[in-house]
Amino acid sequence: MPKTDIDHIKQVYSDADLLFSEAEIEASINTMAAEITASWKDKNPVIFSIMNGGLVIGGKLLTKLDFPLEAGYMHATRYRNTTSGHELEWKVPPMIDFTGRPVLIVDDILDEGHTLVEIINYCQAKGASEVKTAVLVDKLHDRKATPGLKPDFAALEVEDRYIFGYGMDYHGYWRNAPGIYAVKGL
Ligand SMILES: O=P(O)(O)OC[C@H]1O[C@H](OP(=O)(O)OP(=O)(O)O)[C@H](O)[C@@H]1O
Ligand SMILES: Nc1nc2[nH]cnc2c(=O)[nH]1
Repeated sequence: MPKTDIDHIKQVYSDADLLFSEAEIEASINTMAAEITASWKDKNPVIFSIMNGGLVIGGKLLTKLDFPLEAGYMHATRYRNTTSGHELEWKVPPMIDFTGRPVLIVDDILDEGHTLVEIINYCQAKGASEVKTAVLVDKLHDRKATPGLKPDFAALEVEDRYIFGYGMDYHGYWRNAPGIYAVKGL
């Protein structure tokens, strides 16, 4: 698809199926934030959002975590604004030293999980004392990077379709969509 085909981009949004409304998503983020707070409030963690998809959930989650933490980001991509994954490409490594500290990785989606597995391995190799994951959505299917792979915290579970909104893109667009939508036919 040419990047400038804005009519196609608009059509995908108007044809898409709404899976979760803004109100449903916000309630689920509140619940996940309470779960994270209950087990992480005394850990002095570093919390990294994974760009670009983790931009929205990272921001939404952070202000609900009312305890001492440091927040930063790293940028890695596997899909590169397409709808199928490739090998992970690192764009920006983490800038906060987390040696000996607990790390919470925040991302929009655990789909096959290759992205999060690689980031977990990276953080462990760089000396994090523990690494856990929190995602907005866990996609349900049996193609996980390792059988039974699950995030430590997930706000929502989603069916096996290509989704966008709340940070997740369709060809780079609609990360700003105020709901979680499934692309018609995908
Ligand atoms: O579980 P996986 O199958 O590895 O897929 C999940 C990853 O895919 C998306 O990132 P993407 O590579 O599309 O980059 P983006 O964050 O810039 O959208 C998403 O943000 C996750 O990081
Ligand atoms: N936007 C988006 N990114 C993904 N990365 C892995 N799976 C998905 C998905 O369903 N939607």
